[in-house]
Amino acid sequence: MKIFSDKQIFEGDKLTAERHNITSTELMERAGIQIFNWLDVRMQGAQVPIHVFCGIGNNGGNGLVVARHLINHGYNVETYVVNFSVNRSKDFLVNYDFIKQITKKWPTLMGPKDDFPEIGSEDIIIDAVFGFGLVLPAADWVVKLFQHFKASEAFTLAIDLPSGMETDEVPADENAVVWASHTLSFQAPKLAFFLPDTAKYTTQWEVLDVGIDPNYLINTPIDIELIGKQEVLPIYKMRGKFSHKGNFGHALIIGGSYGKIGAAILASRSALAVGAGLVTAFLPKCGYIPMQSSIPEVMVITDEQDEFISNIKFEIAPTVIGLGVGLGTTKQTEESLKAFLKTNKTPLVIDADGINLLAKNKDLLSLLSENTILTPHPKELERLIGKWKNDYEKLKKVKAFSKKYKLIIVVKGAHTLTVLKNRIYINSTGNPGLATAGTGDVLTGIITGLIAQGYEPLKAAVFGVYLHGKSADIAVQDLGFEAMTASHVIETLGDAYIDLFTQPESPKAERNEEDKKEGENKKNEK
Ligand SMILES: NC(=O)C1=CN([C@@H]2O[C@H](COP(=O)(O)OP(=O)(O)OC[C@H]3O[C@@H](n4cnc5c(N)ncnc54)[C@H](OP(=O)(O)O)[C@@H]3O)[C@@H](O)[C@H]2O)[C@@H](O)CC1
Ligand SMILES: [K+]
Repeated sequence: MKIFSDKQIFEGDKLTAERHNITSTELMERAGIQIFNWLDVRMQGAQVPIHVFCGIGNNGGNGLVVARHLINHGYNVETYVVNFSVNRSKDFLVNYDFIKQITKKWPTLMGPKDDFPEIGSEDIIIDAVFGFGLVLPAADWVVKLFQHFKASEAFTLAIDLPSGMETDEVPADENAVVWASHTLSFQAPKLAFFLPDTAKYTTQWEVLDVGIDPNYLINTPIDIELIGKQEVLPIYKMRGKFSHKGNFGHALIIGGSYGKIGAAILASRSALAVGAGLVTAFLPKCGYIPMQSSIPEVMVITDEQDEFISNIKFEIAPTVIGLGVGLGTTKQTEESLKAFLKTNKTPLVIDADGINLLAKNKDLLSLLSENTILTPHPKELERLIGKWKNDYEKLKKVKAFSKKYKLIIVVKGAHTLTVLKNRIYINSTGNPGLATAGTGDVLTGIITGLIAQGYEPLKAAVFGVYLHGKSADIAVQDLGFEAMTASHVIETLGDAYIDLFTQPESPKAERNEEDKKEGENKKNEK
């Protein structure tokens, strides 16, 4: 799913009005009806008090449309205009007139000196105070109103985005933002919903199609994309009937050190499970028996040293190399990595101590060929690019780093981000069960195994991150977050592939036996 900028949505709205010969007021009406329907389906006419707080811009205009439809359908509505400015937007004013025409209970105008209305914890708040037009700072009394919302503990539905949330900065004061229970975002989700610093301002979010011209949406280029099943399906390479193991490449995993051979085992097993034709592991001697006895399918080449890698040398010609898991950072390993990178021409996926050694020897970065993949966790990333003050600055630095060295950076986190220059791919799969030892080694193996099969590095990174998260989502259903381990994530990789082609179940046409009986009883009572 494309993630559009505010400017693009604004342009799209304007262009839709022109192309379809429709006024902006009519477009606002459509959007408002969508929001009303969303609520109506869930509330079914319930008389829960609904407090609609509207600003004076177009977000406020959206709020007024919703309030009008709620009133027309007999809901228990109080409408307020948070009157923080005299610069009311045209469509706010039109809808302000409309609402006055359908009810005697006109919206209450709220100013800095007014008391806030009482809001019960079982009530509903609709937050239409600010959308993306907010220019900081909001007035103190408006910030206090947001705190009043939060203190009420009422279900808070934000229109487009929680008021006070900016779309390109982390709010300096978390009290100056509405903490929404649910956000109905127009046409596309906002980047802020995926970043740890800002995701907390809405527990859930959903996208509403507000009717922006589909051609505009298809043809407008974007820098950020949310990756779900629809986005990875076209990446998937179907296997031909006459294919053989030689078609699916040879992955080499270089890693492991005394006490950390398990990392190389996990990566090797993942490369196999994701479909690599052949997998070889290059290990220190102490890794030979553990690897051979735990995965018979994997071939092993050993270093001269027992406990760490000292000289990366092999006579095979792998399709791709996954380097760094459990590698350690001894001086000899560091020197062997330097020597190896000077001559290596094979595509690389670099993780863990491989990244740490690059961070220590930044001159090595320019030796990496274009589209080499680095998969850092936050600490490794910090060693590479330095500290950041917030998620937006982090992204800016990652993009600059990727551009400078022409590398693909997989920024691991709750929503893993794959970055290539200005492009960002936000992953939608995965769960907190992945916060456990070895899951990073599994990801390295998966991406390496995909490249072995002929996936281009960027596609392998995006698809690999998706499969890894999906596999964990499947595994967690039987195991729960706590008991799931990295090995389980490998075991369900097959199910993650199968899920690509599984259609969601359609609602059951037949009612269950209980429902049927109840229906019969009611008929008999009549
Ligand atoms: N089809 C539809 O229905 C569509 C509807 N859309 C909806 O429009 C929303 C954007 O609307 P918006 O641009 O009018 O700005 P909004 O966020 O309502 O409020 C800001 C207003 O307050 C003002 N203001 C700002 N900061 C202030 C401050 N600190 N203190 C005082 N005043 C301040 C600012 O005034 P200005 O700076 O212009 O003078 C502006 O008027 C968007 O989020 C979505 O809900 C669009 O998505 C398109 C499709
Ligand atoms: K809002």
